Amino acid sequence: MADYKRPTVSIVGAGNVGEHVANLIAIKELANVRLFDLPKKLDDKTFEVVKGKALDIKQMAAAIGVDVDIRGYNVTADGQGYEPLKDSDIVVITAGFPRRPGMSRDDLLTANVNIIRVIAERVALYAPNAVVIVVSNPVDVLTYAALKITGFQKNKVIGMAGVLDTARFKTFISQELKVSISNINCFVIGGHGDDMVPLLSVSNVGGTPLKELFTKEKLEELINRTKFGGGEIVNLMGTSAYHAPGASVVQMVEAILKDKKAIMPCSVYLEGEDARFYEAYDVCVGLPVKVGAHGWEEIIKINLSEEEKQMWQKSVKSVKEGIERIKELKLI
Ligand SMILES: NC(=O)C1=CN([C@@H]2O[C@H](COP(=O)(O)OP(=O)(O)OC[C@H]3O[C@@H](n4cnc5c(N)ncnc54)[C@H](O)[C@@H]3O)[C@@H](O)[C@H]2O)C=CC1
Ligand SMILES: O=C([O-])CC(=O)C(=O)O
Repeated sequence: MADYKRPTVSIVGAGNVGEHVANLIAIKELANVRLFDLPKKLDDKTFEVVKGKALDIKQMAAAIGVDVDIRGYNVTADGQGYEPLKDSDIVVITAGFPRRPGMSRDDLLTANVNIIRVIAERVALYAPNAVVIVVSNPVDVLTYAALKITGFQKNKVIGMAGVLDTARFKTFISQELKVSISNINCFVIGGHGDDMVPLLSVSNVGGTPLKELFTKEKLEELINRTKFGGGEIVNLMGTSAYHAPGASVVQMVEAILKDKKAIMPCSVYLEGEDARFYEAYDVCVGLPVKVGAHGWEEIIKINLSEEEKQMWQKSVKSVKEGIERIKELKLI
């Protein structure tokens, strides 16, 4: 087998989101991929599903004529088997429970933080130079947990949510106006929950502000559909989305591997440095940043309207409540 000298992206959690991230990285021939997951029990038998998925994706790569190496590794819940994380350029964390209908993302907090803790410790041990992309929910709080547990520089730990929320907002605008996605410019910032903040002050279609294109009521309807976009899919599928989340992660992976300096909304650690623009301290929350080889490299400062500032504060407060919860429970 050829030894492909490419960057390495490790994905911990080869479930719906993880396998779609691997699949897209392979299709785009961006990197070699290492997948990590627990063995699965079915009818009293144990299956090495992660190895099967890796082999399947590798054969897909052959079918479409791309050269990437994809490998799968069994790990245990107490953190054994993570040595192959070594030399990873990026580690994507998609391990943990997805929500079911009727649940909020915050309902996943205690179960998923316990999973993230073990993984983050192993990432720090075996891949100390990697950029970490956190996907597991509630993503802002778990990004904070991953940052604190790895002890990495703040720029190296990024939560994925804003790219997805923005893609959803663009989808609904594009459907309504019958206009190409490529003509729509917008950002959704704040925490990845019901309080996320679509930034109307900088959103436009081909240069025309959204507020001039829609009635107040219609705009409200599109914003609400975006805010509850994850829940809409959970109610349709019984589990959460993975195609758009997978593609959103790969946007970030590509920006890092190609040092694109791409501006995208991501969940990052704020310590009050740009309080004039985004007032927040000791919290991970979504805002536009420049993403390149070093992770997130710069905060993009946007003058929020008074209304946006209030929505931002509310969103930050709800993420902080989650952080306080895991601190009180001594889970980090
Ligand atoms: N940030 C965002 O915008 C999004 C976040 N998510 C979140 O991503 C996470 C994954 O979602 P799905 O892939 O749909 O779930 P899934 O259930 O299909 O996959 C999760 C995988 O994690 C694995 N896993 C569980 N515990 C583990 C451990 N201790 N060590 C290693 N692997 C472990 C499971 O075996 C499973 O294969 C969920 O928490 C979900 O809420 C999903 C979509 C978007
Ligand atoms: O809705 C969920 O639980 C998964 C997620 O974060 C999303 O799709 O936005």
